[in-house]
Amino acid sequence: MVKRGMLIVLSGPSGVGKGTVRKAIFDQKKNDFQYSISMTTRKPRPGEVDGVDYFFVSTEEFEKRIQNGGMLEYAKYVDNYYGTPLDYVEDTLNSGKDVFLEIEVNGAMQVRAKCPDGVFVFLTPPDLIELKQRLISRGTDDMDVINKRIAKAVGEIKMMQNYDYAVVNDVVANAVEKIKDVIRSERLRVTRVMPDYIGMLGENN
Ligand SMILES: Nc1nc2c(ncn2[C@@H]2O[C@H](COP(=O)(O)OP(=O)(O)O)[C@@H](O)[C@H]2O)c(=O)[nH]1
Ligand SMILES: Nc1ncnc2c1ncn2[C@@H]1O[C@H](COP(=O)(O)OP(=O)(O)O)[C@@H](O)[C@H]1O
Repeated sequence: MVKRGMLIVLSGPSGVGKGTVRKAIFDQKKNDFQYSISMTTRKPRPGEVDGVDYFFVSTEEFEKRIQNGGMLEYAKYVDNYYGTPLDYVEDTLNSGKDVFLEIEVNGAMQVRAKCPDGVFVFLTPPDLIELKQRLISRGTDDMDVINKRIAKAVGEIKMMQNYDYAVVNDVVANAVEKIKDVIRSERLRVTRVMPDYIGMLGENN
């Protein structure tokens, strides 16, 4: 039987650099985990491609999928739906490959409830001033949206205590290496490498 893959979840406040760090990880040639592309009702930003950055769908289509049980998790974030299509994650994990999700905190906690053996990593900014600066310099949102995202960030950062690992995104290359270190270590957990070992030994050994 194929050993089920590991689920890795990366969260963090908007603008901390999740997308940048995730892209840097997946731009590296040697990657042995798969990225799950999310679905959203948000409009594509310039340069974003349907089926690459997100699956861009209507609110009606998104809600239909929720009703059909087709989402591993979903959340409403600043007026739009975002969610993880269930099929891809299930099929990939069942084929023995590890899956990487980049999602916000409420969705991550839904995943935690369903997949407690997942690995939950929180990407955090050096400080809130730097976070706001990153949102402004990205230039994709107007000031109203930026202020909403910053207001949300304070609550999101408080959720960090529900994660297994915290990685400060000071320099992208450092954050990438730290996340890869986490994944490498997690793969060596006794319960992952030897899931049946304790049972094999029996209770008296
Ligand atoms: N729950 C959930 N959140 C997601 C998903 N995909 C993206 N997000 C999060 O939704 C938030 C807004 O995403 P987006 O509009 O692309 O903005 P950005 O990540 O700040 O560039 C971010 O915190 C994303 O990590 C998903 O499938 N599920
Ligand atoms: N370590 C970093 N140092 C400086 N700027 C960064 C860093 N990581 C990301 N950025 C910049 O911050 C902005 C937000 O990054 P992005 O990846 O879009 O964040 P998120 O996906 O978390 O919303 C972008 O302009 C990006 O180039």
